[in-house]
Amino acid sequence: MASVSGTELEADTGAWASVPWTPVTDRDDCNTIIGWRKANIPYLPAGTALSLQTLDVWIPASTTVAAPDASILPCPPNGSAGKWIIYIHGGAWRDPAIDASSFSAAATKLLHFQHTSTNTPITTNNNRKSTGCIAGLASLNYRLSPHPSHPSDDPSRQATHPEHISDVLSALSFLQQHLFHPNNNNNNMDDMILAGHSCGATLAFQAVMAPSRWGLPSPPSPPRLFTRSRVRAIVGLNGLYDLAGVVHSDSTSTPAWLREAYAEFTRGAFGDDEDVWRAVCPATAQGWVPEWLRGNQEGEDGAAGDAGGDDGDGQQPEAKAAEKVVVLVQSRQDSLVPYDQLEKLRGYLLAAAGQGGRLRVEELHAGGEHDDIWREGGRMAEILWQVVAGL
Ligand SMILES: N[C@@H](CC(=O)c1ccccc1NC=O)C(=O)O
Repeated sequence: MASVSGTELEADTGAWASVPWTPVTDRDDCNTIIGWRKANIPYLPAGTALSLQTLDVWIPASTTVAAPDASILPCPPNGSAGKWIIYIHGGAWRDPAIDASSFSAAATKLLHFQHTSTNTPITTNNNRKSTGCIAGLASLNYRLSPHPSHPSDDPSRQATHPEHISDVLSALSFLQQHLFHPNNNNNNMDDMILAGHSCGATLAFQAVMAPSRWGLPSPPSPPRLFTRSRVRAIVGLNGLYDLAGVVHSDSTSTPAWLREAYAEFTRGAFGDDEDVWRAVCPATAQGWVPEWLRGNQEGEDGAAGDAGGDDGDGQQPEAKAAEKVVVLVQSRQDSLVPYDQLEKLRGYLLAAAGQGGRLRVEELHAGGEHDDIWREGGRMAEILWQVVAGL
């Protein structure tokens, strides 16, 4: 297990080794092991993680059918530098019924694609041959806000902003520090794709903004050494991007119960100050895109050793960094999130990209109700596979 100088930065590596790898089998062929999974791994230092401060990890199966030792770290397929896909679930910052396991259907499908392509090269949309491009998959839990319909004493369900994004950043730090270890042959600098559903999409975009926006302490506690320039792409699925917009949505087109739900979960997560709502949302927060494109600034959020240093000095990052990609997906049959959320963020990003940024914005199609995309998983997996293969 990788160790980080400064013992207080140590995550619970004992917990990692104590969780066994369990086999993931193909949906259509339960005799074929296509990957391995560890569930509920704490991403904070030993003994400090609450029940929702955990993540799940999946890795593609190699040719052996024996379970990997629990202490082993993910290794990219065929020794190549694969990408990581990291999923952030939705549920309006509060729904206790939606957690990291909601990525399971899509994860299984992605492992199936990986398994198949390892034997049969696929041609990507830019005409490259690609075999095996997923190094690993992760799905994050994070503390939730209280839900009036599901009262609970659980300390991990009493959160308010910025605790949700703080947990997401801690989880991403854990992945970068402990699973993307350089000796693990996976230290390429733009190896992460963040995908989020609904409020998880909001969190995915917040993750590439400077954490000083959230007033998180510096040096942070718990430690956050997340190098956000390593996020190559963000995929937003049925995402919330302008909370003030939905809370004040038109009463002729939006039913009263839904407007009440928007107001209730927004106030529950972010309080009553509408300026805060605007400051936390990717379609309304001012000037955040350069924070992603430029990457961490020296000294910011403990980023002095911005691993590899391609952009940690803030001096000449544009020359070296690969183009960033945003893929926006919004079902027109979604009865909870209106299509104009996507349109607002698309407009915002295109305006920002026009200012000399290296940002590509794409819109992909998906149908069905709000939660169908993760429940069914197939379309989400296709979209993510296409994004990874096209990078
Ligand atoms: N099931 C949720 C509702 C929910 O998830 C939601 C409702 C409207 C618009 C977006 C939603 N979720 C976003 O993460 C709840 O219990 O509050």
